[in-house]
Amino acid sequence: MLTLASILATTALLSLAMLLMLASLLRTGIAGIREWFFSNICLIVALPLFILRDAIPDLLSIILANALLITACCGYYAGCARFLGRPPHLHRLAIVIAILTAVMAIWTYGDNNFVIRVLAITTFNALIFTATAIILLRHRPLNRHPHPYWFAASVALLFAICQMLRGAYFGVIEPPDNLMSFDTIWNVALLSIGAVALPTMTMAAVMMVHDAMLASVEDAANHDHMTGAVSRRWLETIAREQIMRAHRTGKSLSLLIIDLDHFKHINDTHGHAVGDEVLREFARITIASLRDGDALGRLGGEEFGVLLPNTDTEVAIKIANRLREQSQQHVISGSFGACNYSISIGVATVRTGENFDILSARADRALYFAKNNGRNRVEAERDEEKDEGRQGENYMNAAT
Ligand SMILES: Nc1nc2c(ncn2[C@@H]2O[C@H](COP(=O)(O)OP(=O)(O)OP(=O)(O)O)[C@@H](O)[C@H]2O)c(=O)[nH]1
Repeated sequence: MLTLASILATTALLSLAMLLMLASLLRTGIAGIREWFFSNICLIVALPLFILRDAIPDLLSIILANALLITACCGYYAGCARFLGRPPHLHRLAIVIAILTAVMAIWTYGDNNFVIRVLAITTFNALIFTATAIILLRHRPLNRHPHPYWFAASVALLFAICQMLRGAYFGVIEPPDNLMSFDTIWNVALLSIGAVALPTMTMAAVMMVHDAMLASVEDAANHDHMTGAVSRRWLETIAREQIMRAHRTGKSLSLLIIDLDHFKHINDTHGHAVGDEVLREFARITIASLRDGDALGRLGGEEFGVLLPNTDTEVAIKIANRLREQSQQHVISGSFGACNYSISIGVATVRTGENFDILSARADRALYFAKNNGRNRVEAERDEEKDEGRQGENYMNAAT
């Protein structure tokens, strides 16, 4: 027969397994794991104390066991808050733990009232798990898979409801003499759900951590770590999606290919580290001046690409000239002295049925002309002129 003690013992083993899983994730340094780890330790220590209710003093089996249970729930909340970049309110939680522990002591040693103790614990659990569900739903990262967050929030809400029902149940029945042998169907059911709540929520936490790790790996793969621009591979992926959308909707899409002028000279004069700084600074001011939805990618070395959705050639040329002027006026200074630079830009706007390779080849050709025509300028290929023999004339000087 399923006794209450065996339910709690199984939960303790389950929590131990979860603790080991969290231990393996501690070195990732992801915020929240330490708090979840601590929460599981508290639960693992609390459960045997509940089981040994008749064999050990009340101080351990009631006061300490409940204090640890409350701390475990607070620890789980604090872990979620930290994971989501929210304040964990540790001081307030510590005050709540102290007050509830005092309530346990008063209604054990003063007036030994089991119902008040149960009501205090179940009310607190219902509140902290509702707060956990709310923080998970309100602050989950919107650019990531929602499933782990919904799962954790649903379990938290289910647990909160069970705690309310448990409180109501003990409020209406005749209080039992011994809780551990009180194996009515309601008590067993509510206690079982309550018991598996924290291990299940820890499982959801592990799912959230895996999601965060995946997001950080994807982020590293999709960005150039030196400049913060997106990687060439990711820019191409975005470009292919945007080209398909442009073909579908009939909206325009322009591509700028930007190359820093005489960059070798900057490296040779000031050193490679200053060259790196120039690339970083160029990327920083360029990203800052683009709209949401535009993308700057590093194509390699000192060459960058900018994708401009919903932008025709005329506007793209204006944007390119704005970027060119801003770079020309940009002075980078440091212990090496001061250094300035200029950029050349090739502009191309997607044509009907055209793919990314052709679009970028056209922007590249325009860049080639910008370089050949003196650098620090913008060149764009005119749509209607594609005659190979007149290629040199096919570019309009857009350096205005
Ligand atoms: N500091 C630094 N230099 C780089 C990086 N990637 C490429 N380079 C250097 O950029 C220089 C590019 O030189 P070139 O291809 O001759 O081009 P350029 O000197 O800019 O001349 P134009 O493009 O014709 O104006 C090379 O010396 C590369 O070593 C980088 O990440 N950091």
